[in-house]
Amino acid sequence: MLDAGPEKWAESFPIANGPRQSPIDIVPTQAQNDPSLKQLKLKYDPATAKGILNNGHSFQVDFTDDDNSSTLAGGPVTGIYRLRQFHFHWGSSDDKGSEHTIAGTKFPCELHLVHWNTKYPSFGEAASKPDGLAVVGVFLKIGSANPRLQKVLDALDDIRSKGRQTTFTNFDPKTLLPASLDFWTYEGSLTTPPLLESVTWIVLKDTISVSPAQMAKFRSLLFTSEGEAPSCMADNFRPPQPLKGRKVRASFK
Ligand SMILES: CCCSc1c(F)c(F)c(S(=O)(=O)NC)c(F)c1F
Ligand SMILES: [Zn+2]
Repeated sequence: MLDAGPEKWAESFPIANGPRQSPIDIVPTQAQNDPSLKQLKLKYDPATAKGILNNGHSFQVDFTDDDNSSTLAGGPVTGIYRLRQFHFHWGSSDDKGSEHTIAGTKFPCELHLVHWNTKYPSFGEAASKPDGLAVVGVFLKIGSANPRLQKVLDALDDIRSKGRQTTFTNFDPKTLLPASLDFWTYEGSLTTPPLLESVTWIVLKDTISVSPAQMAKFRSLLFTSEGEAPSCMADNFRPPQPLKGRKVRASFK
């Protein structure tokens, strides 16, 4: 059964109309450079990669998070956040797909690396706290094929339907990041239900490349389980939400 779309979420999750919802349209000229922002420190151990799962609204690569082997620190956050998983949002055509937009510009795909604050005992606990999660967002831009995406894309053949998962080991998510870690940051939320307002967003200014053929591979996934009428997984992005007075800060001039 396909989930109700973003327009219906407020019925079950009133927070959908809350004060710090994500994504947003980032307007670079309105972002304020904040010299107090520290450099983003990402330390990822490839050995923490565990598996890859089609969860019915995206696919995610999960990491073991029972120690501080793969962490985020610095940037806008205080303390240490552990990498939990990464996933993507993408469109049914190359002219849309990202959740955040840049002065109205949409990208075909957006990568989210989800981290949780180790001041809390678990991801589940952290996910309900205002400073519980930190998500790094990376835009994918149409260009030459990105060899660093290939291992992830090759694994999609084994998780075509909702609920399918397979092992996915020895992968360093740092290889998916652009050269520069310059970022915009603001206080927001999960972009899928339960839409919890617990995310410090760290959206990178620089993009990574993806080819049209690689985008087609994302769209070969199914929203549906085996045995159901197949529905290609795409357009799994929430549109930008009202800023409601929030400030977006930039780590760069
Ligand atoms: C209870 C959530 C399970 S982990 C998760 C996720 F699966 C997800 F999709 C997003 S998102 O809102 O879609 N992108 C930021 C998250 F933020 C997450 F933390
Ligand atoms: Zn996401």
